[in-house]
Amino acid sequence: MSQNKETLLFVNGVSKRFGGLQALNDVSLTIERGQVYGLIGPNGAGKTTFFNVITGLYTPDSGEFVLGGVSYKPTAVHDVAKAGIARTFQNIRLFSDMTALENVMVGRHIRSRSGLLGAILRSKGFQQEEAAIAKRAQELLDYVGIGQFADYKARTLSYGDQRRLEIARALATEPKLLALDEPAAGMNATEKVELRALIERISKDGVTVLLIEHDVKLVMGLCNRVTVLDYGRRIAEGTPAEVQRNEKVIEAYLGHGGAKTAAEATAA
Ligand SMILES: Nc1ncnc2c1ncn2[C@@H]1O[C@H](COP(=O)(O)OP(=O)(O)OP(=O)(O)O)[C@@H](O)[C@H]1O
Repeated sequence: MSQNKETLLFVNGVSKRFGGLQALNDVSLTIERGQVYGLIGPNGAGKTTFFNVITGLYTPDSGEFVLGGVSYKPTAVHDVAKAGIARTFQNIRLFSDMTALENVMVGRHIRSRSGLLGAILRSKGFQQEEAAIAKRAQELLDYVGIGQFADYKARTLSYGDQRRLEIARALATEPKLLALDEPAAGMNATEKVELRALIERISKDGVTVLLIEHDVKLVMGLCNRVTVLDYGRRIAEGTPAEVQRNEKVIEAYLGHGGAKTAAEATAA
């Protein structure tokens, strides 16, 4: 594993154990700026654990982490977000009784200046900043295609739109890296086509994307490079076409899911 000036995320030798289970075993990965990078593997391979570690939700047992050339310690979610990584969750985590707009505004607050005291005192600076945050939040809702639902409570939105809202909230933190945990899960075919277009747009607009995804068509179509995990270890890395015909990858999926072809295997 190496880094150069184009490297956005450099993660070296990450391990994480839960009791007797080695969920991540010496996993390394390098993501270049501008890439859409895929993280795939059978169920239980360690993908979400890897996300949780790099975003500060789980403390790793070991590992080196560098974002944009600056070392960071992923020990607190807030600090990681400030460093420039934002994420969405496999099981959508929105404030369900808040409006779509308010949900995005929450994401934006990590970049606000007035802070808690300003909010309590409702100072002039705070009010001006709130108006700017609301404006930006509306722009982000428009950007992900749900601007018309700004005043709807999050829980009343369709599943696909809730996923878009999570992406808008993540983008509100102005991330360098957007980490999406199974964004297409539960989406129908039309929603998946729209999601793909949205991710392509986000990438084109300068945000690097890391993606956990089971939908092989989406991974093959979207990702520049892919890492494959199995039982917490990295078993392959390369272009989607390379990993799809990698024997270890096919074996890993056969062992878990009984897939018969490489395409089926990586779709498992
Ligand atoms: N908080 C935890 N405590 C104990 N074990 C955990 C915890 N989180 C994950 N694990 C275990 O670590 C292993 C890796 O899980 P993880 O969720 O990272 O896999 P995954 O590749 O994301 O799987 P899936 O595709 O099913 O979401 C699994 O065996 C899981 O049961």
